[in-house]
Order: sequence, then structure tokens, then C-alpha cells
Amino acid sequence: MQSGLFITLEGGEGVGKSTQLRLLRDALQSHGYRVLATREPGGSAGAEDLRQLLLFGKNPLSLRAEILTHFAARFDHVDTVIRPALAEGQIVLCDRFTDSTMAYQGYGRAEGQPAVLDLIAALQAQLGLMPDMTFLLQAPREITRQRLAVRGVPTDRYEKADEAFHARIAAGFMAIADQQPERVKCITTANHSQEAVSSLIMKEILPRLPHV
Ligand SMILES: Nc1ncnc2c1ncn2[C@@H]1O[C@H](COP(=O)(O)OP(=O)(O)O)[C@@H](O)[C@H]1O
Ligand SMILES: Cc1cn([C@H]2C[C@H](O)[C@@H](COP(=O)(O)OP(=O)(O)O)O2)c(=O)[nH]c1=O
Repeated sequence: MQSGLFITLEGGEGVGKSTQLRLLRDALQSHGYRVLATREPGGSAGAEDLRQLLLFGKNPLSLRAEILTHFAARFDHVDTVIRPALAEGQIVLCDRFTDSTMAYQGYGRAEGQPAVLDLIAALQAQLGLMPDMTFLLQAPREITRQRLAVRGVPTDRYEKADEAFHARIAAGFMAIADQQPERVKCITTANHSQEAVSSLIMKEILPRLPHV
């Protein structure tokens, strides 16, 4: 039985997800909550092995193989890390989840082909765990490109993809937010200061928190 709260952060690369995850973890811990901060692809020992393959594998995978590998990692992460933490009443903060598979593989690589979106939705249904809240961080691509340039040269498979791919991903995330407005909150000012973004997110989370 789930009794904790499952919160995910989504958006393109460099939009500030990892930064916000840390700030939220610290803020929630200072309110006395037990928090697990994790990420995808990865987050469990087995899933971290699959992350290496997905991001840095020498050979490309076919689209469906790539989707299934993201989900293989996700099932391990959910089964061995996320679900046990939620069962203990922890707040789980996760950097990316199934919305990223929809956006990157479904809308980015498959350009929104219905059969591919259906496959991802079916795998998500099998997983049987949806985030309680998702924050979609959005900032102009020019800003995130500058941030990534400071962070270093593009390294993994996805960061190296062309601009049209990244535009489809951004549109894909917006489509998901339009379809599920109750769950997905858009943070359209992710280019503002880290503190401003964090307090906006905390304002949304606070009413949903259990009493400590
Ligand atoms: N609100 C912000 N304003 C300016 N720089 C930021 C902000 N949030 C994050 N950064 C910087 O941008 C870069 C990418 O942030 P990061 O949190 O790693 O993004 P993501 O996890 O979405 O890829 C990092 O160098 C980080 O310090
Ligand atoms: C979870 C997930 C991630 N990805 C991609 C998005 C990112 O480019 C990459 C994860 O790399 P990561 O370095 O964690 O991303 P970021 O720089 O945004 O913090 O994997 C998918 O394509 N599908 C997925 O299901």
C-alpha cells in the first residue's frame, strides 16, 4: 500500500531538474519529512547498469528495444526502490519518469506515432504507479543551451540529438501537460532564479503534504 507522496520533475536537458530536486529535498527535509531523491534512467543498481547502455552504449537500439530498455530500468527502480520507500511513507522525488519516455521516444524519436504512444501507455499501465504530482520545467531552448554549454560538451546520445528532435520533445511534454492538467503542473518560468523556481514548486507541494 502506498502511503507516501510520489513527485516527478520533467523537462528538457538543462532546464534545472537536478538543481530543483536537491533544493526540494533540502526544503522538505527541513520541514521534517523523510525524502528519497532519485533519478531515471537509473536509481537502482540494476537500472544504473541499463542507464550506461541507454546513454553511452556503443550501438544504437531499435525504437521498441529502446523503449523496453527504459521500462526494464523503470520496473527495477520502481520495484526495488520507489515502491518500498512509498510504502514506508517517504516522499519520493524523481528526476524524470514515464513522461520522459513519452516525450523522447514517443514524440521525439517516433514523431508521435499512435502505435508507439500506445505501447508506452500500456507499459506504464503494467507498472501500476503514477506520480501524484509532476512538475514540467520549461525555459527557452536558448537559455538551456547556454547552461549546457557551461556544463561541458554534449556527451550522451540524447544531448547530441538535433534541434528538431528537441523541439518535438518540448511539444510532446506540452501535449502530456494538456492531457493531464491535474497531475502535471507547468513551471513556465524555469529561467528565473533557482530560489524563485523552488518556492513556486514548494507552494504547490505544501497543501499535498501529510502532517509530520
Ligand atoms: N534557475 C537557474 N538559473 C540559472 N542556472 C541554473 C538554474 N537552474 C539550474 N541552473 C544551472 O544550469 C545547469 C543545468 O541544471 P541542471 O539542474 O543540471 O538541469 P537538468 O537536470 O534539467 O539537466 C547547471 O549548471 C545548473 O547549475
Ligand atoms: C527517463 C528517460 C530519459 N531519457 C533521456 C533524457 C535525457 O537526455 C537522458 C538522461 O540524461 P540525464 O543526464 O539524466 O538528463 P538531464 O541532463 O536532463 O538531467 O535520457 C529518455 O530518452 N527516455 C526516458 O524514458
